[in-house]
Amino acid sequence: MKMWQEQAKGQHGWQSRWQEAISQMRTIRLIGSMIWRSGPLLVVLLFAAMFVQGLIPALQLLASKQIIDHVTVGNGRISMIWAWAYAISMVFMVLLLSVQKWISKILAERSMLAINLLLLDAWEKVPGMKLYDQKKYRNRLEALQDSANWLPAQIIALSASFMTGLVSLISIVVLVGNLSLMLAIVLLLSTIPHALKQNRYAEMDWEYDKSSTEDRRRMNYAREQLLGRRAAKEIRLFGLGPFFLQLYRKKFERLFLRFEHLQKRFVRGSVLTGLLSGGVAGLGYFWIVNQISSGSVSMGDIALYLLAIFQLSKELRETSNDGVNALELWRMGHDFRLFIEAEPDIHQDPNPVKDVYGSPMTIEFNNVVFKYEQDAEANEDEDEDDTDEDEPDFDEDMDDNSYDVYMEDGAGEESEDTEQERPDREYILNGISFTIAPGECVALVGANGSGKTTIVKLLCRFYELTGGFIRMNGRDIRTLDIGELRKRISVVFQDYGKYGLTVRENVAIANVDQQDLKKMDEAVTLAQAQSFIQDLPNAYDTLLGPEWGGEDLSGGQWQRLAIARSMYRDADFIILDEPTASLDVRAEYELFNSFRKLAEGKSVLLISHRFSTVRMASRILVLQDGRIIEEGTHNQLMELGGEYAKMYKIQAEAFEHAGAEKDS
Ligand SMILES: Nc1ncnc2c1ncn2[C@@H]1O[C@H](COP(=O)(O)OP(=O)(O)OP(=O)(O)O)[C@@H](O)[C@H]1O
Repeated sequence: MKMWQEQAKGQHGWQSRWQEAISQMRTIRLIGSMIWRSGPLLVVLLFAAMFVQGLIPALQLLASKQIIDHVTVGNGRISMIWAWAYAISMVFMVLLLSVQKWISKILAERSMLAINLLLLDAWEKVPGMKLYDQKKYRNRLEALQDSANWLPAQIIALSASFMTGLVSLISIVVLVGNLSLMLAIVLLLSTIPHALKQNRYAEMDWEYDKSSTEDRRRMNYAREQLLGRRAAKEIRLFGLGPFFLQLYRKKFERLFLRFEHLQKRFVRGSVLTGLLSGGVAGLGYFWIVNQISSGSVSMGDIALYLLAIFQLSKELRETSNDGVNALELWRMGHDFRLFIEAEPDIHQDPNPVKDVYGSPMTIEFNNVVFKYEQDAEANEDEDEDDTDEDEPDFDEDMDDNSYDVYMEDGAGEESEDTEQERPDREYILNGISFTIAPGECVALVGANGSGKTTIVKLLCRFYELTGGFIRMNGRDIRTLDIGELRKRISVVFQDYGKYGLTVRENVAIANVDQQDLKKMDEAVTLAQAQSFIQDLPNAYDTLLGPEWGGEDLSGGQWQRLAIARSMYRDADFIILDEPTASLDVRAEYELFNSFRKLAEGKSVLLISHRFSTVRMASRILVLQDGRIIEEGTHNQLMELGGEYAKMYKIQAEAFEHAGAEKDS
């Protein structure tokens, strides 16, 4: 994706530095305005507190000098006033610190909410699914999700500390410069190498963080498998605990080695630059001692400058560290900006057609060609050495081959790694043309991986077509408003959602604008979910999902809820992608009988491997190698004696065989 490429290309030269600086300024503006909007008054108060706090060290130095000078000339009253000033400044300092802490915390919480909302909003506005397939994008998203919770707090705290340090630094420089301008300048210069080195290390640290996201994701993945509920049964049955533990440990060890190496470099560099700035500060002391022997300074001056030089070199180091760290955090903000300003993965017509839908719908696929885009960034820099040698082997229990099979099956992977190894994605659809007439129920059959679900994804505009076009009621779907288009479609996906919400909410979320209890009852009845819902402790108000203390449902019951959800949606076009996979045969038969009544007048696309279901459709399309190879009613296709008839017979024979075995 363009937005990640922008920063991944490793830019060089002044021009790119300049662009980088401009980009940073835009980030600062975005994050800064977000913090500002979180509480303008609080930001002003924070700055005021930081400014006053920054002046206090210089004031205390001045007070110390005055106290000593007035005591030595016997002016006890004035020295007492300065002593009071010193004491009050101490109290003030503590008070300001508490106020600053309080304001920072409130601002940090509010900004955290703001940044999370921005992130969620930006993600919600990504119209397609393409980004989900991109490893780098997912890595970044995960890193952003994590840092959204602490980044604003850190930015505020470090920026505040930097600002306070800067004010205090300037005021002390003025004090020291008053004694010797040269000394102040030399002290300032001596800190520059330290600041530059720190900045370089912070950059490296940032790069390290970015490049370790993939490993961290794998660690989180391994941990999730071990601690989560989803894979708990298989983990126990197959004894996968040690495997995932090993995966976790290997990734951790790899990260730790790089981390340790980086830290060693930091320490070495810091010692050298620290020696330089410390050495120059030491020279300053010699200079002061020299001034004492020449008798040109008072006792108060001596105390002031001895303390000031110490304070100055300390402030210089701390402020440059704070500045560099704050810069690093702002750099992280850069990722947020890129994410928030990302170009959508689906082109939206600037003047989309919003209201062209008649009911029922005509759907037309015309010479549709599609292939999933290669993830161009999947093998880039950050993962160069991230080969599978880092993945653990199944030691005694499994040999290498079984591990490969395991990974290919996708049981332990999101299949990203295997997909990266493909030289180029093949065309999944290769010139598909068909029409669904208004109110028609068309079934789509084909082997696993033949592209049936891909057709659904294209209809919903989750991906851009590679070629050809899809029309709805005669309009190219690219000209339609994506939101409006999706409102007219209801889909029972193969991997439907199981929401940790109440039963009612699980159904109602398909149409949040509408609260129609009668319609909900109808949808639930149609999906034959009524009887098990009534048996639940609080019927419709029962919370689902044991991980939330709610009830769990069987696979078939969850599927019925998903069907009820899709029926509750007020859509003209219904797509059922394997809607009955978890239902028993009788339930499936009853479901389709009542479904036909409810879907009357609606266009339906039905995808199923069960021919008992498929044969109820008014027309059947057979998909093979990205093409429709047969089309007709069940009887026509059986007469044709082609692929459909072959698949039908295999399934029928299997049923008969199973039935015969049962009878005997
Ligand atoms: N996001 C994706 N990125 C890359 N390839 C994908 C993606 N989703 C699916 N594919 C590939 O596209 C092909 C078609 O997948 P699709 O899910 O459309 O098949 P299907 O006919 O619905 O299969 P099944 O009957 O198993 O559900 C498969 O080879 C699959 O690996």
